[in-house]
Amino acid sequence: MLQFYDFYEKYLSICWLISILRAYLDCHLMVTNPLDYVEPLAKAGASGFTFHVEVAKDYWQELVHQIKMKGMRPGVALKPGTPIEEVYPLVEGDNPVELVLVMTVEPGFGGQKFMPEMMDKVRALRKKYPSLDIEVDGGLGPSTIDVAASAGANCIVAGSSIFGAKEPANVISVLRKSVDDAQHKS
Ligand SMILES: O=C(CO)[C@H](O)[C@H](O)COP(=O)(O)O
Repeated sequence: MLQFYDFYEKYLSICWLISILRAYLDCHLMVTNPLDYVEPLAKAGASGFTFHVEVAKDYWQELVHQIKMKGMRPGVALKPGTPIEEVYPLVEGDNPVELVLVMTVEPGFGGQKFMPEMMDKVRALRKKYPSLDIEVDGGLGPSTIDVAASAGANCIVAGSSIFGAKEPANVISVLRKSVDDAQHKS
């Protein structure tokens, strides 16, 4: 019982924090059964729900529908080995996703090396969908941001480069400026 109250108290604190901060909570689920997480993520206050195309090929329409019904923004992610063409139907369908996340490392853990060859996917997406939100995740920091931003990525996931920095705010500014500059040029 004590454990339940402990958990419930933490859950309430997180909900309270989210409502005060009004932060955009971008949730990327590297799971095989994303349908099971729509309800819990919505209850926890997620703003965006990104699932993997590799696991949802047969039921992505239903998944996107449920995500939207719960008031979240649907996004689709793809692993480095997955061809970019696999996400096109999800962007072009009747009930499309609103973001594509191009993984620039194998999903699993932080601190991996950025894969520049994934930028071909980003360029192809940006050319085809000029106003789509294109996210990149893995190995992003001051030394890799320019190549990602100039390829067309406008949403950046960065872990090690920010949390490992002496001045995290400065790193965030560098990343943001690179994306802003690239967006203004295009
Ligand atoms: O979770 C990840 C991979 O599954 C991400 O790549 C990670 O969160 C970002 O970390 P880093 O900036 O250290 O690459």
